[in-house]
Amino acid sequence: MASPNGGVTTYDYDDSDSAAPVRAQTIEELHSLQRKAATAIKDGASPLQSISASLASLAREYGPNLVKGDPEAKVAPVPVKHQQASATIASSDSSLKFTHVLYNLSPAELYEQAFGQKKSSFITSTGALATLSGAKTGRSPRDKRVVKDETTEKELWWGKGSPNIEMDERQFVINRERALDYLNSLDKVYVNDQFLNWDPENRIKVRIITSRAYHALFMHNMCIRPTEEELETFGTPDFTIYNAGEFPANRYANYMTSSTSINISLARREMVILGTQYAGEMKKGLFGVMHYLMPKRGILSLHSGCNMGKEGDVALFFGLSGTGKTTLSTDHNRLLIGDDEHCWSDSGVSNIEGGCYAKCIDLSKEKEPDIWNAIKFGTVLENVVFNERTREVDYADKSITENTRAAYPIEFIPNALIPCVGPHPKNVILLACDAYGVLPPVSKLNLAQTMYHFISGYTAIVAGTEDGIKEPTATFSACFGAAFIMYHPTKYAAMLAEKMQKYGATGWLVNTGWSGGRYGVGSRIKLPYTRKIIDAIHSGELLTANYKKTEVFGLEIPTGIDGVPSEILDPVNTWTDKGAYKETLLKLAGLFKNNFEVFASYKIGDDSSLTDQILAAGPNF
Ligand SMILES: Nc1ncnc2c1ncn2[C@@H]1O[C@H](COP(=O)(O)OP(=O)(O)OP(=O)(O)O)[C@@H](O)[C@H]1O
Ligand SMILES: O=C([O-])CC(=O)C(=O)O
Ligand SMILES: [Ca+2]
Ligand SMILES: [Mn+2]
Repeated sequence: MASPNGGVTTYDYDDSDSAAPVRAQTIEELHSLQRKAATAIKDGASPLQSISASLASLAREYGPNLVKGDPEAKVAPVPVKHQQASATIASSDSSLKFTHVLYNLSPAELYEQAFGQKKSSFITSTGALATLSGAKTGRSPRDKRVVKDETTEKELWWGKGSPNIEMDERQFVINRERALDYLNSLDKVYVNDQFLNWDPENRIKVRIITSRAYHALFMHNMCIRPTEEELETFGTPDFTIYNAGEFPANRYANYMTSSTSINISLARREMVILGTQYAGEMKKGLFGVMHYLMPKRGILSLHSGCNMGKEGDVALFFGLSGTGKTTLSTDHNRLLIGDDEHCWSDSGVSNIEGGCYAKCIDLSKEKEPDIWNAIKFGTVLENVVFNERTREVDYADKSITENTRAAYPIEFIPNALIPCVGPHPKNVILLACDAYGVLPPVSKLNLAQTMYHFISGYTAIVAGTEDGIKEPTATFSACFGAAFIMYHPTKYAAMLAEKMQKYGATGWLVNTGWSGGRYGVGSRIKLPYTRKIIDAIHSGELLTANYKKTEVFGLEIPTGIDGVPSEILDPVNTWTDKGAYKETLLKLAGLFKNNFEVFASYKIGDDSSLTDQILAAGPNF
């Protein structure tokens, strides 16, 4: 190498000398170069005053001092200006303290928050956030209470069979105070302002306040995400969730029967969560609120999945937990409108949510490719087990729970329809996972039968895997969602009948459960067969098929479907012990009958002949 400085050879050890040196004098300066300022939410739209009002104790004068951003960022806090308060006098210790508000953070920010917060948050090999929901891995319906006041006493469904367990306004406020004192005692809280319902005329604004970053990411995924402009004009929320799930309820307080408490006040438009970190509590709590608000506007709220064919044919998939709403509405050949919660108004269907919540036990890429591929950066994976080193998830592992879940924004499904709205449904598919193995894989229903099975809301899943074979247990949950409805089931049933009649939808009953014998003897119907059955419903093939009627349940079953072995269409063929089949069939029919007795004295809508037909549409034996 030629030497410019008189015979002394210099060697290039630095292989990056073509690049200019970094323009930083200190490591802090270098770090600050890394992050470019985001467009700040305009000052006038600062939500701090509104959030402080949300977090205000009802016993003290005004809301807590809040400051935006992470405490780690060490920005000097500026107190929120309260109109009522004189700025210099602190009336309580709590008013001297600052709580940092992390407002509508992005998924990346929430990942970092989650890692810092809990030892249980990890990034999986596909980029999802794996986390634990703590001691509760499912909802706690027996701990959900609704304030009974003069209005709700008259309006809501109370008493036997109802999901609404009462509490009074005072105890609600006491629990609210407990949650607020907990949240305000923290250094930081997460606040999300988001929407429910893609129907622009019936959109609801929700605020979620929580102590866990994972909860904020879960709701970011599950609710509709506002644009920056929508956030600037968000204003006052229509409904607020206070999630203090890390902190227990006070068992000595009135009405409290455990340290878990989910409290809803429809008058205050608030929900308070204590003593459970299961995130589904927030999602389904809001669903309950929609079941209250929407029917008042003539809109039917539905525990159903929904998708649409290329020709605009919409199908609803009703069913209890684990029956296949998410699995079957996520269909590569159709547009996904939503997997769990919808509204049916006079202008068509709309998804309530902005995301999906899939069961992922035994998930496989082959059987459910779209859900598999949706588990990537931004997705929350709850209670799954993964390899410590490779961070590959073992979806077959039930060590933590059988109810492992993935929560992802709906646009993670490639053929999601955005905005998530569609025309009136053509097919209404009722899913039941019949672990008794006696319901046919598919039956065509008349309107009365559709209503009978909708009100019954049957499934029989066998959850237990630990101690060998377990008995199937029948669950009847009115409207396939008794845990979420607010009014008497007949109100929703009448609305469904009216809409199905008005818009000419056909009802179907699809058994996604057992075939060839009950649980322990037979096996679950293969998902590819169920998909073929669903395809035949969508295509219209099944409307013109040949049918025969089953004994006892009186169901119309097709004699053949493309791609499905004909012998499985009538369950009796698949049982080797015909005596056991008949016995099991009658047993299930008896359970249906017992369950329906409470509805026998109710009128469904104004059409009394339809009520009579519904009563007669059950099993006959
Ligand atoms: N034949 C079948 N049809 C549908 N699902 C099946 C079938 N066989 C097995 N499965 C499995 O059953 C589960 C159905 O769960 P899915 O998430 O669809 O429930 P869901 O109805 O959406 O319940 P939730 O309301 O709790 O979210 C999935 O794990 C799916 O893989
Ligand atoms: O709410 C949950 O935990 C999951 C769900 O969708 C249901 O149970 O219907
Ligand atoms: Ca689901
Ligand atoms: Mn559900």
